[in-house]
Amino acid sequence: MSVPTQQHSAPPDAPTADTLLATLGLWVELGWLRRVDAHLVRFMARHVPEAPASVLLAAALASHQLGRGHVCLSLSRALAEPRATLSLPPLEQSEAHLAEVSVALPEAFLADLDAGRWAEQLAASRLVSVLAQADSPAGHLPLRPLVLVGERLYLRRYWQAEREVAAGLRARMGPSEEGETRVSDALGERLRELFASNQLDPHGEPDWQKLACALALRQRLTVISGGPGTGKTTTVTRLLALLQAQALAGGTDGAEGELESDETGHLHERRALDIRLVAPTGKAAARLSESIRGAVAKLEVPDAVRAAIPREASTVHRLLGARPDSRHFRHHAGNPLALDLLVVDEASMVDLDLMAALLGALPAHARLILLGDKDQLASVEAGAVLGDLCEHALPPRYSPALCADLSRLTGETLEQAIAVPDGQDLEETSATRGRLADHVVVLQKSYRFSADSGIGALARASNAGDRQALRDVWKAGYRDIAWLKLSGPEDRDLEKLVINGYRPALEAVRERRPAREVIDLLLEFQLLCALRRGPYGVDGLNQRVARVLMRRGLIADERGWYSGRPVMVTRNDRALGLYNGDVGITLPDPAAGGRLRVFFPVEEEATPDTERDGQDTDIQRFHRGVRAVLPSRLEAVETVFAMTVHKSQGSEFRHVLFVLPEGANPILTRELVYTGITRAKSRVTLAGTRRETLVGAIERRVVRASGLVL
Ligand SMILES: Nc1ncnc2c1ncn2[C@@H]1O[C@H](COP(=O)(O)OP(=O)(O)OP(=O)(O)O)[C@@H](O)[C@H]1O
Repeated sequence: MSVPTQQHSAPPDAPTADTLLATLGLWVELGWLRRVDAHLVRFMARHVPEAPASVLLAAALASHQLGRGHVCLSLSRALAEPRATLSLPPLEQSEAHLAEVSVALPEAFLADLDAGRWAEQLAASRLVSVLAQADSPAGHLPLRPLVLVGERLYLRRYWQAEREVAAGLRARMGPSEEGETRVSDALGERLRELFASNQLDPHGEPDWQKLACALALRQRLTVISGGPGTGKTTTVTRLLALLQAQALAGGTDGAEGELESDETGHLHERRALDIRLVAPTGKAAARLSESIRGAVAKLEVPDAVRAAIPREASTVHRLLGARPDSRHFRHHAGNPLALDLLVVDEASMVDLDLMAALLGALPAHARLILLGDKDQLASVEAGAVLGDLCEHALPPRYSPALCADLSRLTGETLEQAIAVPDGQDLEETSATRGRLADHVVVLQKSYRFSADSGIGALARASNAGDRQALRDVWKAGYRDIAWLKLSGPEDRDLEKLVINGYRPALEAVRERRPAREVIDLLLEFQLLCALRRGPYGVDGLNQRVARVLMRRGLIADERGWYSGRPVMVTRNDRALGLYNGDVGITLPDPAAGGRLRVFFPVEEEATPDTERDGQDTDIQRFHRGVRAVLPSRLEAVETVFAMTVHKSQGSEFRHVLFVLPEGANPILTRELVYTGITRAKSRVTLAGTRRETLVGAIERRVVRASGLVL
């Protein structure tokens, strides 16, 4: 095989397209590029044979960035760090290693190019359509596979999705077709009553939950970001109560007394708003259902209002009507969803494509509330919509008109400092961004992690990327956080923690306890890893944990299907209604003569045990709140004693054991550390060979390339 040699400096003659295509093949073999990226470029080269190497390289890299979450390729970033555009494992980046593999690197094809010249070459190609800016009109844009917007290169489908998301959000930021609606003073009064139980902040901070609610009453798009336990669900539940009370009173601001006297079941049904709650994964939907139920129970509102608040969340895919074997949904602009208000929880996990589909299917009048944590890892697929929307959210900068209205509704005095003069904006943000700022609110006070919580302190220090704060947290002697120094991947203390962590669930398996109980016990503990490969990665640790658990007699086998094997679905299976990230457990099914089945939790409203007692058979009790799937029908699953932090998004566990890899790694970032730590509800143990790895990680940030402009 002829191998293009390594070129660290500019070659005398520009490399040809053929050289590039050969090199792409080698990059694929080395695992630096995905097969699909190379295929795409070969296809383009066949159709446009005159395309130069620089254009084909840009196409390969733009495609490759999608697999790493970026929506597009930034030409200037690629020129500044060409090697970072490929998936070069850190250990393979040394000059010695690169010399050994003897393969051309991206810079060999970029010599003598700057962003301007590269853009010119792209613009001259029949493969590329050119747009001056993201929001330039695109009416007559030729149908070409790549789109260049300024210095960002997109595969057309993703450019289209980004444009649709921007248009969908922008449309919701203006007044609706019925015109601007002013929230009445009466509704403001009810808002204040509903939040009256919130304690005043000792430092004089306004009640941001109340302000978030007021913001969402005024408009059709509201983004509420906040870390764990900051009251996102509480706030949105109160918002739903206010809106339903208003709707049930006939859309007027009738007082609650009128509502009572007006109460005829039929009328209420007719007038209540159609509200839907969704989350990106089944697990996140189940968690949202549970916390909405908790928040509804705490509401002090008339029964009719309480009854009109949904308690069941579904997945975004289910809401949109995912169809087996199709990327297209049943609901879209031509067949919109029938709803008045949509709450999307864990919105940071919604990728660009799905957000475009969701916005497309939403009727124009509907309100959209996006809830999530802007500091968490973004979606696995390309895009970081929530992050992009919240990029300038802190400190809050609302327009004076909004500040005045919020004060009227909430009674809070908003410091003039947070207001942006009407029509103007702060230096770095455009006037249009000022408009977006009026739709975003960040809740910062956590009610889950009290001031003496180590998890809260650790999460804050990590999120701030503050090395000294991190040191102080370890020194402060919190009881709910621990550092486990690992002697190596076979560390005995690590084994002990894992055995103790999984013992309750596996003993419940042995005792043939109902499947749902076992699943709930499984959520008590989770081993999380930053990486997939390597001695501290998920693959290796899963095997090791299974071996150790078998040695202890907690499971009977460590390979294939065995009782007690927890599995995670790794690819959406629309036919089975299972989605990437769903977790189930393998158990002998009493309804199938004890043959193994995999049990997945189902989203269903809990019926109190008192109503069931004496009615259920043992088999019914075993199957309550779960559904059984034949192991042979599960095509893409993996054992999940260890789980990557990426896959743990949307889940929470009582105790998280978070294993860090050795040394620096580009995957190990602040967002990843923060997300891993905040999966823990009451205890987190961080494990690694060196604390410096953690410090290095929180100083590394992920910035996803995108061009979402609102
Ligand atoms: N203002 C408040 N005062 C006191 N307790 C509050 C307040 N807001 C929320 N809580 C309580 O804090 C807990 C977390 O609230 P909630 O579930 O609304 O937060 P969240 O941001 O949705 O959390 P997550 O999404 O991380 O589960 C709940 O027990 C809730 O009752």
